[in-house]
Amino acid sequence: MIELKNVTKSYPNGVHALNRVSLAIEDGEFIYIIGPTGSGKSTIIKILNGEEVPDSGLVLVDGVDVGSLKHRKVPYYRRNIGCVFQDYRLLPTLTVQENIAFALEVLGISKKEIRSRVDEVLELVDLKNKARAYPNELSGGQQQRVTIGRAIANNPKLLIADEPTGNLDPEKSLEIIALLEKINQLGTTVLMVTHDIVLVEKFKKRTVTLDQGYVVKDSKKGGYISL
Ligand SMILES: Nc1ncnc2c1ncn2[C@@H]1O[C@H](COP(=O)(O)OP(=O)(O)OP(=O)(O)O)[C@@H](O)[C@H]1O
Repeated sequence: MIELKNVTKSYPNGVHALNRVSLAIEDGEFIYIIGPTGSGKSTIIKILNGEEVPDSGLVLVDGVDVGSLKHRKVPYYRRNIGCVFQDYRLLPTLTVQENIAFALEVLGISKKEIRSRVDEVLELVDLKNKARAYPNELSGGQQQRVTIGRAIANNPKLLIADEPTGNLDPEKSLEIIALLEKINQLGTTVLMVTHDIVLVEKFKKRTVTLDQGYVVKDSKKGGYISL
């Protein structure tokens, strides 16, 4: 489903963020991307969601050649990808259910369909009792669960999470991984960038390690190398 072949990316300041990165990710996989700061993890995510374009190499997501997508086609392409970040990026003036509904409204989905999907999502992320709360009335873990709900509301095939537990304590982090696992079991491919080696060790998944823009390890059974 996702294929990176010899992907190279440098930024205008001359930094080589990715060097001949090749990676194949099957439908339904759960994969961690780890590595020291500046190793290129976020650059991979930005290339996958069409925010950055590789200098060379091929990036295929579900048959779409992402590197040569026309600018105006990027928003349509992104409909198949849910994104979650370390900072929750919820709209502060909308309630939990409105935040989730908003992600569907912009796609032109009918009100009736939105209502039933929002209910399903609230159930999945276990926040039915907070449907009418505003983001600033929620804990960090709850806000991140709303963000995850919003990201999967449209049933994307791929969920990308960039340091989703970066602002959470260990207990809340476990809840978030458990939720991502549940979403993965429902068929969504999950790609998670993390610094949290404890989580990587505990919830063993395929783990790709980057260092200075190179893939230095791809461990199918989980585990990592310290760098
Ligand atoms: N927009 C940009 N312009 C110039 N250099 C950039 C830009 N974005 C990233 N870089 C550089 O590219 C390299 C890879 O950055 P990237 O953000 O992909 O790393 P990362 O592994 O996600 O790091 P972190 O763990 O700190 O988030 C770094 O050296 C970074 O300074």
